[in-house]
Amino acid sequence: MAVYTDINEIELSAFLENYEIGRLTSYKGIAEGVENSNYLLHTSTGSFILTLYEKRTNREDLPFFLGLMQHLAKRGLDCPQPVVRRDGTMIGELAGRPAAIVTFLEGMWMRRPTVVHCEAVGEGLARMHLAGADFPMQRRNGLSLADWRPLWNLSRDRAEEVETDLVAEAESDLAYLEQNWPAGLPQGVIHADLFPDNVFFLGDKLSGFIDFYFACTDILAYDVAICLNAWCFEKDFSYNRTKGAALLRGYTRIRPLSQAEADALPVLARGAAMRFMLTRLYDWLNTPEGSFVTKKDPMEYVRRMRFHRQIASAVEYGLEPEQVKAGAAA
Ligand SMILES: Nc1ncnc2c1ncn2[C@@H]1O[C@H](COP(=O)(O)OP(=O)(O)OP(=O)(O)O)[C@@H](O)[C@H]1O
Ligand SMILES: N[C@@H](CCO)C(=O)O
Repeated sequence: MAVYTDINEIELSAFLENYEIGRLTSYKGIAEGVENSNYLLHTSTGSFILTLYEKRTNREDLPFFLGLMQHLAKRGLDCPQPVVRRDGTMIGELAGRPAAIVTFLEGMWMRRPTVVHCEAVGEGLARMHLAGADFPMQRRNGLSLADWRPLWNLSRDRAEEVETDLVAEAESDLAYLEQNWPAGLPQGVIHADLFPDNVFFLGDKLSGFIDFYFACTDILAYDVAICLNAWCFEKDFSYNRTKGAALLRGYTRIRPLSQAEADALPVLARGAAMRFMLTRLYDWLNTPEGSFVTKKDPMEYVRRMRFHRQIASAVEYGLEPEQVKAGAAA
């Protein structure tokens, strides 16, 4: 579970005096997520999520994340909205951590996403990319190509505790990615972590996205590649082309891919698998036994890296030629 920082009722009630959300009636830690500490709050006016920002979320980035949620909500995208404090700011401090409150989003995430969910998430992602087009702030992706090798070097010496020959495998992929990473593709605001646990549904209808704490300015098609990794593989690590086709169909219905983006999809997907393998590997090797967080298995992404190595064209992910538009731009 992800509650790294404990809070008590006295400090929480004092913290809530900075907001106009009524009196605290109950609260509890949320046993999901791995990055930040989250609490569900019930007050006399409704339900809210309190987040205490932990190690990978820099305080300087919070105005970008929270400002983005405000911007997207204004453009009609369903996502939590930061609650503004009495002093007009959105970020406070609780238990020594930066902290913010956002509105509660109804719905639940899909443990077993179907083709219908994949199509809906593809469409939602494209809508997010369009809604983010006029967001005025920029944030460098702190987990992009240039960051992978330094992150890998932190785990390299112990990587083979996880898998024999992982050193040779990862280094060969890193070298490939460094030489082949695409330049000049359309960029914009990307979510960068749109896994099933960050997308809520009410039945088969998408009710919104959460967890914008990796959002940044990067290649839009890289976000699509992240989603193919996160949504379209089965538990046995096989790629489900029907799900991939649905996700790409949903996305391109709203924002067609250019030929250059389509051509880059295999290397982007390979890079996305590397990115999640690396953060998982680091956490796997460095999270103390017995801590209250469920570690995510890096091998799930080593298996995806192996799959992407065999892919020559986006058609193999399920992209149809008519979904690629000559001259399509950002
Ligand atoms: N606005 C919201 N409305 C309803 N539930 C929420 C909201 N924000 C977070 N949650 C709940 O808290 C859980 C963890 O939130 P979140 O995904 O932001 O945490 P995280 O630690 O950043 O996770 P991740 O591992 O995905 O990065 C979610 O799965 C969901 O159950
Ligand atoms: N979605 C990430 C965890 C949050 O960064 C993963 O599954 O590895």
